[in-house]
Amino acid sequence: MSKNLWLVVPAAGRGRRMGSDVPKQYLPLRERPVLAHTLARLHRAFPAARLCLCLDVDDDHFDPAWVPFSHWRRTPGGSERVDSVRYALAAMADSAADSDLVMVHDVARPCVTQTDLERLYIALCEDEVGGLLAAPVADTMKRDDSHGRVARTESRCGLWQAQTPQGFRYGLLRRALDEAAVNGLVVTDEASAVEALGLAPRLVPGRRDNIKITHPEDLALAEHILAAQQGMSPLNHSHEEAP
Ligand SMILES: Nc1ccn([C@@H]2O[C@H](COP(=O)(O)OP(=O)(O)OP(=O)(O)O)[C@@H](O)[C@H]2O)c(=O)n1
Ligand SMILES: C[C@](O)(CO)[C@H](O)COP(=O)(O)O
Repeated sequence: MSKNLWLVVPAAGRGRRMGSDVPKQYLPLRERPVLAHTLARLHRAFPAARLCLCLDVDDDHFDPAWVPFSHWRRTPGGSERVDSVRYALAAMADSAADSDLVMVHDVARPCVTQTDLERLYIALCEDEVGGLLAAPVADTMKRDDSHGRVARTESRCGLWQAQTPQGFRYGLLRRALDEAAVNGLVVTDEASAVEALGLAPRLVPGRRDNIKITHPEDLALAEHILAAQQGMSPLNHSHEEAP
C-alpha cells in the first residue's frame, strides 16, 4: 500500500432519518458502536493510512479508543456531508500532496468488506480520474406522477447505486468540491463534483451488502449482514473477523 493514502470518514451527521436521540454512528451494532466497526474495517484493509475523522464540534459521544489508526486527526463537521469533507481536505493541506490518494467513506457503511476495499484501492491506483464502489440497480424502477401513482417504468439499464468509498487524488478532489461550492451545485457524493468537471469516475462493482445505515430497519439489516459475512448466527458475537 502507498504511504500516501488518506482516509476521510464523514461522521458528523445527525441521523435525522434514523429518528434516534443518539446519532446513528453511535448506535450499538454487535455490541460496538457503528463508528467502531467502520473504522476497524478500514484499518484492517489500510493499517498505514492517515485518517481524517469528521465529527460534529458538539459531539459528546465520541471515544478516541474506537480509532485504531496511529496517524489520525479529528476535523469539524459542516452543515452538509460535502462541507464536512471539504473541511477535512482543508485540514490536510499542510501535509497532503496533490497526487496523494484520498478515499472518502461514510461512517454509516460499516459492512464494507476488506475484499471490496482492496479491489477499489487497486483500481484507483491505476486510474487517472478516480472512482467509487457502486452496485448495479437490481429492481424495476418506477417514476411517480407526484400523486402516488406510477407515471412510467424507467429503464434500469446502465443505472448504478453509488456507494463509498469514493477515491480521488487530493488536488483533483479539492478542486472539484471547491468548484461545486462556488457554482452552487448540490453534490451528495464526491463523484458528482468530479463529474461536474467533465470527468468520468470509474465504477468499481461492489457488494450489494455495503449498505448505508439510514432508516431504523437498516440497523437490524446490518447486524444480519455482519453475521452472514462472518458465517455465523447474528446472536453469536464471539468472532469479529470480516471477510
Ligand atoms: N453534515 C454532515 C452530514 C452527514 N455526514 C456524514 O455523511 C454520511 C452520509 O450521510 P447520511 O447517511 O445522510 O447521514 P446523516 O446526515 O447522519 O443522516 P440524515 O440525512 O438522515 O440526517 C454519514 O456518515 C454522516 O455521518 C457528515 O459527516 N456531515
Ligand atoms: C455518498 C453516498 O453514500 C452515496 O450513496 C450518499 O450520497 C450520501 O448519503 P445521502 O443519503 O445521499 O445524503
